Amino acid sequence: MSVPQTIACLSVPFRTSRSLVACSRRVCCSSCLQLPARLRFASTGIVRISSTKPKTSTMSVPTIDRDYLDGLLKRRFFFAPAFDIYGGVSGLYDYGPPGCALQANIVDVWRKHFVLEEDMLEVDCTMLTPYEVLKTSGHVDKFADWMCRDPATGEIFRVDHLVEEVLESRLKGDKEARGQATEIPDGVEEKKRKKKVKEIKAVKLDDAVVAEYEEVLAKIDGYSGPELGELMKKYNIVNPATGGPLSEPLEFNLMFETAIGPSGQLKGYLRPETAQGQFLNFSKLLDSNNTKMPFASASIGKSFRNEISPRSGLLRVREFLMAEIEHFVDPLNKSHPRFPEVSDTKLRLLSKTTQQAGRTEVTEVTIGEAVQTGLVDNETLGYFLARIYMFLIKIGVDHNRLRFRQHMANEMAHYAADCWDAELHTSYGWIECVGCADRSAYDLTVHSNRTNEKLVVRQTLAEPLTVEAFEVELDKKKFGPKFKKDGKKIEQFLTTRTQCELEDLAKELSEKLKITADVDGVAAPVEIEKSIISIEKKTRLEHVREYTPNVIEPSFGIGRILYSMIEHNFWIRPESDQRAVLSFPPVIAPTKVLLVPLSNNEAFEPLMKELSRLLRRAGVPAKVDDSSATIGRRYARNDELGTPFGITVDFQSVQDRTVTLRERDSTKQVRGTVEQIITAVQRMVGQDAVPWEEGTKGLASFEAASE
Ligand SMILES: Nc1ncnc2c1ncn2[C@@H]1O[C@H](COP(=O)(O)OP(=O)(O)OP(=O)(O)O)[C@@H](O)[C@H]1O
Repeated sequence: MSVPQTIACLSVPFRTSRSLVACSRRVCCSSCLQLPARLRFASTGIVRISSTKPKTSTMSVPTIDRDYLDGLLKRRFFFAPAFDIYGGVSGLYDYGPPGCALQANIVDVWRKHFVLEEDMLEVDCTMLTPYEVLKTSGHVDKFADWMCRDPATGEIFRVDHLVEEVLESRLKGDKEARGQATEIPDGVEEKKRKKKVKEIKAVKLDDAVVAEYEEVLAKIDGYSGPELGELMKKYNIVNPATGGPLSEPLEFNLMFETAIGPSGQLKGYLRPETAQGQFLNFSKLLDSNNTKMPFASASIGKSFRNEISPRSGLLRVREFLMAEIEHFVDPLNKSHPRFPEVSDTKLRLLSKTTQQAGRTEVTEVTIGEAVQTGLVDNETLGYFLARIYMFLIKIGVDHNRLRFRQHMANEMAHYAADCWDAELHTSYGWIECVGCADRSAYDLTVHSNRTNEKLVVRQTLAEPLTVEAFEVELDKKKFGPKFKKDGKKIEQFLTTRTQCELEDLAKELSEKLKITADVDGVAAPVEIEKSIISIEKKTRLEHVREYTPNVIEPSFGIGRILYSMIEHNFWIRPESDQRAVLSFPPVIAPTKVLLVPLSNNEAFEPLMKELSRLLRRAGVPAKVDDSSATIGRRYARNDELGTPFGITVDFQSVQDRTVTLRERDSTKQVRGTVEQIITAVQRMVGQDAVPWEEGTKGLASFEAASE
């Protein structure tokens, strides 16, 4: 028996007219969902506006001596500018041994947390990507930022960053001036007072202007190029160094272009994200998953973006490691089977409504509540926000310096249903470290339309479905001879119309006895008479439902996460003379154990060798420091590298095979047999280690165990 059903629309109702640009209605009809071959998203592609610059916030955070930290990271070779001895190239960095180990450990945790625990399908796709792929995805036309040039000096600025910097510095000046105005002591000589008042007046802003600037800053991620141009004019934004005028904003595509092969004919790019490889392999992945839905693929690899002004160390670079997940889900059912496991997770959320009101305060709510109230669009998206949170906390991110910021409507790609960035607070301000977007069916649809390869799921229906839809029929005998070489393009145009567009065309056909349309690649408007074409609503019985999955995409920038996490774990021992500590959780620390003999007395050698061997066998990365420096000095050096444990071999060790174990953060020491200590260390450093959030919890549990 056939069961008539209504199927909800793929495009999110009442979002904006941009959600389906080609469609004349604000809400598209059910058939768009059901008949993917007829889906048509206008390929205006990617909307890419955001920044790593500080955003105004009332949060109080520890101030970091960034020069000191930068010096440390360079001195201990976590990372350093690439091609240094040639003067370097901005936005390119090399990682040294501790940086490499840290990155590898973060990636390991990521792989276990997502790929293994979620049973995802990992792929490794090429970085060189042909032009056609990125043209279709929208990157060739739209993966761009806005820049402006100083014609006098040739300097180039990224416009949103410039506007942000200038307004922030004016606000800072205003704040200082207001402070100083109340501070001029009574006894100050009149002339000096007048001078001071004049200086203060020069930078002090009206209350209304302050409010306006704050609103602009809260919305800075959402302005288009022309809007940024307007802001530059309105607020008289010039080259901050010279005061010289700047050009109008120009779009600059961020992809590195190249030619593949010796002929130079095949144009290509270095990929700007790993996602496209995953979309193109969708059908193979679906097969690998025994055609079961939903499922996720994952990929870890380098991406390349020719940033206009790379800066802030690892935060904005031109080559970086990304870890991306594409979770393919039925558009009619975005629930997630494991959502109940995470629904109590509390997240700090900054909603689009708050930002649109020019404010930046966060609300802490459970993800269950956020999904239920519709603040987060659907369960799958909510599930991933919670899992992203758990991952970041596991690798040492500070809960209070992590927020999820929702994209404002004008900031999102037109096809995206909802989008949240996990932002980490650093000395550079709030930094987007993970983007998590519901990209709807955009990518699979455009690639499918371009290649005529179906990137769909076929679901056998328990009950057949009665479907009413407009269908186009052509009288091929007349159509072919009339349109000759343009026939294929016109046919493709007709088969890629949405149901709403077909409805309009059907009306036009019945009223005017012909339809007229502009078809891509055909010079003049195309006219097709009623004798050649019919467009009618037909009813059919479907036994198989065919749909294009929607995609939820969490996208991680490993370098940004790594650097932000370093800041969150950097501190100076108060009692020491500038002794820095990096309190990495053991699971990601580059080296887990420092082995130190009390001195370089030969008597310690056999036990040192044995300890090294036992730790190696236990899979615990360890390093020996048998230099002549004092033990305190050796530990201090390793605190800077974030080594969580130290094992000391002394004269008692030689006699009774007991050693001391020192914990980095508390500097507490306990003594135990070699076997006890190795077992305890092993338990505290692995992926399944005792959670580290409580600082010395691992050590405390060791103490308890060894009593
Ligand atoms: N130039 C870059 N340097 C380092 N990491 C980057 C860079 N661009 C993007 N990323 C990382 O890749 C992730 C996903 O990329 P996405 O395209 O969402 O970033 P984006 O919105 O373009 O970032 P932004 O607006 O800050 O340039 C980001 O969350 C970030 O961690």
